[in-house]
This record gives sequence, C-alpha cells and structure tokens, in this order.
Amino acid sequence: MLRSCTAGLRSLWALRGRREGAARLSADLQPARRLFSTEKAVHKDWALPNPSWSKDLKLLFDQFMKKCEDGSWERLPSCKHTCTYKSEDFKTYFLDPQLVEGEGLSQAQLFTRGFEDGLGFEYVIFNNNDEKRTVCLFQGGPYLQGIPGFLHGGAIATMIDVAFGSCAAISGGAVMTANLNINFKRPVPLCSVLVIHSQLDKLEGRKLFVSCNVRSVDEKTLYSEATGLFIKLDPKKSST
Ligand SMILES: CCCCCCCCCCCCCC(=O)SCCNC(=O)CCNC(=O)[C@H](O)C(C)(C)COP(=O)(O)OP(=O)(O)OC[C@H]1O[C@@H](n2cnc3c(N)ncnc32)[C@H](O)[C@@H]1OP(=O)(O)O
Repeated sequence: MLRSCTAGLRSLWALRGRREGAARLSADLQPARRLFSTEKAVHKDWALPNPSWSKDLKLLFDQFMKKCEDGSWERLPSCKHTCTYKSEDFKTYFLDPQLVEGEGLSQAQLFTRGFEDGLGFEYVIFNNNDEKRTVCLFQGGPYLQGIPGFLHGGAIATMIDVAFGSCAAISGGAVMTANLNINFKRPVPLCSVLVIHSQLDKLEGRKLFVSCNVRSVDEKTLYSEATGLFIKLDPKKSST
C-alpha cells in the first residue's frame, strides 16, 4: 500500500510542475493576479476531472455523470471563491458590510479549494434532490496527511462537513453547521478515493438532521460514520 501511495505521490509532484501549461505558470509568477482576477473572471469549475485524479475517481465520476443524464442526479459545480449565487444568499445574514466587502475578503477562497491540483482536496458532489441525498467523491492528497501514510481526521471531517452542507442545502438553502459527530472506524490511506453518502434524515423547523457513511470505492470498507445538525439561517437574525 505504502509503495503505491509513494508512486502516487511522485506522479502528483510531477503533475504539479506541468499543470495547465503556460497560462497557469504565468499566473503562479503573479500571485496577486491569480488571486484577484484570473479565476474570478473565468469562474473555473473545480469539480471536474484534472490530471491528478486517479483511475478510480475518474471511473466513479463517469458513472455519476451518466446518472445525471435523466435529471435524477446533478453535479454541483465548485468555484474557488464560492459561487456567486450561493454567497449572495449568505450576504443576507452577515450584515456587517465591512466583513462582506472588506479588503480581507477579496483574498478569501474556499478552504477545500486552496491547494494545487492533486495535493489537497480533490472532490465532486452529486445531488439527488428528490431523494434528499448527496454522494461526494473525494481523493485526499499528500498535503492532508495525519499519521504517516494516512489522511488527517480533520480533512475527513472537513469533507463530511462540505458534503453535509450540500445535502442540507437541498432543503434548507442557506444553512450552517451547528453540530458534527464523527466515528472514525478505519484509517484512510493517503491518496485513496472515498465515497461519502449523505442523506437528510429529518427536517424539524429550521433544524436539518443529516447522516453519512464514508466508504472505499468498492464499498467494502466502512471508514467513518457521521451525523450532523444544520440550521437554516434566519433572515431576521444577523450571525455576526
Ligand atoms: C446556500 C447553501 C450553500 C451550500 C454550499 C455548500 C458548500 C460549502 C459547504 C461548506 C460547509 C461548511 C459549513 C461551515 O463551516 S459553517 C461554519 C461552522 N459553523 C458555525 O460557525 C456556526 C456557529 N453557530 C451559529 O452561528 C449559530 O449557533 C447557528 C446559526 C447555527 C444557530 O443560531 P440561530 O440563532 O440561527 O438558531 P438558534 O440558536 O435559535 O437555534 C435554532 C434551533 O437549533 C438548535 N440548535 C442550535 N445549535 C445547536 C447545537 N449545536 N446542537 C443542538 N441544537 C442546536 C436550538 O436549540 C434551536 O432549537 P429549537 O429550540 O428551535 O428546538
């Protein structure tokens, strides 16, 4: 296992050097331009395959894209700087204009999308709106290491939170995490692919109760189980 992971790491490092050709290289040389204009202008969708995706991840992605054809599933696009239509929802709740429009936030980007391709969180989420559930396909890269050779528990928690957030948003719109409970059952080898199945269990007023299981690609290994409580934000309340 360790040998295949090392090989994986080597190819990830190799990929790092040649990602997206000259355009990306020139952006790397001008970090300010990259942060403030390039990606914002083109709204790159980060929930699409890139060369760091393993065969397993690409295969699962293709399977779910097929499921999207009849409209029962949809792939959620993902921007680095949060998708405009979603962040507009949240602006209603964070009323301090300095916080929303301030200089600090112009550099803000989604925590899970802040890594070079393949080094951190590679993932895509598919929603099934009728069944109120989501499937998140996640490959955890070498910068997410905890115990040597294995994924950090905080990285798993992060992806569970993101998957839950998308699942709760199907019914709740603008929601926030109030509670997360995770049972880590098996350590996750670094660079492996995980499938996070989340579902809405109960809706009680503004409270959305969700649960998930985190499994290997062949579904045989149960890595984690979790429950979460999300609260639909109340437009009458400011959260700051
Ligand atoms: C638009 C969607 C976009 C989606 C994009 C997804 C991709 C990105 C996803 C990224 C994902 C990242 C996501 C993140 O990182 S979210 C960031 C991490 N989370 C936070 O920072 C949240 C901090 N907490 C708060 O702001 C408030 O407490 C909230 C807003 C949650 C509720 O404050 P609010 O003043 O509004 O509500 P309330 O206090 O009247 O409570 C209402 C009801 O809820 C019950 N309650 C509350 N808390 C708890 C608790 N801990 N256990 C059990 N119960 C709890 C409470 O008893 C009451 O019940 P009841 O008396 O009515 O029965």
